Amino acid sequence: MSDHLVVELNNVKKSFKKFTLGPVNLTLEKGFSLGIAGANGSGKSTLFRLLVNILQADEGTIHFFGKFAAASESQHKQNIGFSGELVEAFSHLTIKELASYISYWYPHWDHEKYSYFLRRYLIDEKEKFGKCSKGTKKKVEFIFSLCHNPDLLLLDEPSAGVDISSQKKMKEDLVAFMEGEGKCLVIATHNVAEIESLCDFIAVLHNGSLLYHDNKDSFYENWAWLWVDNVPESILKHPNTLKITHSSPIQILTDNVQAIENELMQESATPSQIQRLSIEELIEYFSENECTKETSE
Ligand SMILES: Nc1ncnc2c1ncn2[C@@H]1O[C@H](COP(=O)(O)OP(=O)(O)OP(=O)(O)O)[C@@H](O)[C@H]1O
Repeated sequence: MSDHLVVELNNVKKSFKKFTLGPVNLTLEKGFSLGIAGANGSGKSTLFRLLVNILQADEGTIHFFGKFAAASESQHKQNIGFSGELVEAFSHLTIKELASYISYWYPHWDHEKYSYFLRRYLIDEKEKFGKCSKGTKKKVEFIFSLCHNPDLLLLDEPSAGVDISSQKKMKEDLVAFMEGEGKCLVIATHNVAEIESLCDFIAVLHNGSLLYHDNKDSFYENWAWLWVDNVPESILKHPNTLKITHSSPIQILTDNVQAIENELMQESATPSQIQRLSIEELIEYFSENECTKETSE
């Protein structure tokens, strides 16, 4: 267990009747942000429920700030901001009552920040939480996650159903949060733009398995489509060839563009174009191919 790790999951596994998440191994260092992507039902919310202790793992361990999560729950929760479905159970309360209840548990609750965010996101605190629209509930949860000045934010689809203007504000507020010393963010999202603009690392879940986890810069550097006129035998068998389309021109998908370029050079071939992958394409690749190498028509 390293003390620079803010989040550390070791072999975390959770099984339901028809779905198993994990084993998941994942770490996040102080000062960094991680975006978790994946199709519907891939296990993102299950992972978050485990992180916030709504669910307990069948196997494996979760550490926050170097401490075993379950053993030091109230202590580390002071340092973590959550946004997911935690407030739902208190739907009968108004936003003001909820804020008063939540602030009681957090000595670092910043009431000025709370009032500022209410104005910024146009929230009427007299409204009952249960009667708020889906987007308003998301905004309220987002505000609650930030007001006790946590070092780690765990956000499960914070902008789902939120209007464009508020999404923009959320992004600005998360950028400002990450500018703070040593702050960390883990965000599950279908909004690729959030991963692009906010995250240092990307993780992709599919059918409960963590199929990809890497630095975003390394992804942009290494993953690409190479356009070629023909495919040498050695490329077909190359470990960094992930997919070959039989379109015109032929395209090779790789997770190591340099290795494939070198191999092509050995065969006296040069790609006519190298097109870096987008994060959408990365997610699509894992959702469609389950990490198997294949050739497609
Ligand atoms: N309490 C539960 N009991 C049984 N199955 C569950 C339970 N919670 C989640 N699941 C199953 O676990 C799988 C993963 O669900 P989860 O909500 O984690 O996916 P997700 O990636 O967050 O999906 P989405 O993008 O749609 O929010 C689904 O098949 C779901 O039916």
